[in-house]
Amino acid sequence: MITFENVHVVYPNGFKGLNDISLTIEQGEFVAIIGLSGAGKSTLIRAVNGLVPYTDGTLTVGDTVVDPRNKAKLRRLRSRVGMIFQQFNNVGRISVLNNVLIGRSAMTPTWRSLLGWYRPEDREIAFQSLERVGIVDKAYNRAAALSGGQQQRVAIARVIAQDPEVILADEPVASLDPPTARRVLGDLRRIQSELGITCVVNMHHLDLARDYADRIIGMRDGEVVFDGPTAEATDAVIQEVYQRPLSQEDVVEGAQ
Ligand SMILES: Nc1ncnc2c1ncn2[C@@H]1O[C@H](COP(=O)(O)OP(=O)(O)OP(=O)(O)O)[C@@H](O)[C@H]1O
Repeated sequence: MITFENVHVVYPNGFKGLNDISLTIEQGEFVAIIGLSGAGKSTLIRAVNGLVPYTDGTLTVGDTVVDPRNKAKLRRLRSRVGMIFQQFNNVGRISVLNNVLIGRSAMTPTWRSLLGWYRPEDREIAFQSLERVGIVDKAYNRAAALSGGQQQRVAIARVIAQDPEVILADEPVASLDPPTARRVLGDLRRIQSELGITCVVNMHHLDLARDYADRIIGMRDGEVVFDGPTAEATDAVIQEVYQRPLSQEDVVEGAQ
């Protein structure tokens, strides 16, 4: 469970990134965060794992209060909270398997990680993670040699190898073509549901949010202006969030 209680983020230049956010995300929920560019979606997601330090209020993940100033506590928190980025963040020159094994590094003594001497059980977990995303046959390929969709699957496999309670995904399919975006998001949805992982995903495209999320949170100017089940996020509600009519750019093309 993730809880925001009156959370504020003020950036060092004085800009208010989040303004008094209070909400609870239950274990196992798949939540899409929507809003126009600059609404505060990334700030909200990144506050959860301390990538953006919140400046007031209380943010908790499970029983742990996120404390951006306590580096050791933050490291432990990040081992429970996986993150997926738009640009995949794989190490291109090493194998897919070794990229996924990086997800085991929090549970591995540093000397073993540095030498690449992962335990057989960690390798087994990495292979199982690659099986879940359907690319176990690519285990020994260089990550950079894969397609965009496959690279994002490597990132998903790395995160699930971490055995996280929470996955945060910042525009995870924004770099992919529409059919691939749907397949990758479908994989993420299936896996989080099978494993009961809480998933919070920033989305640019409204149709993807509606098709894959249980719940939609709409943001504007650092505030939550809609929060409800996906079925309640009607066009009228979203137009109110965006403060403009919906347009073609709000949906991913080539829906299948
Ligand atoms: N380090 C920073 N310093 C000052 N302002 C920042 C910083 N990072 C983000 N902001 C501002 O905070 C606001 C929210 O940014 P954020 O990246 O969370 O928005 P977003 O909804 O994710 O937008 P996008 O869809 O474009 O990524 C924006 O106005 C942005 O310019």
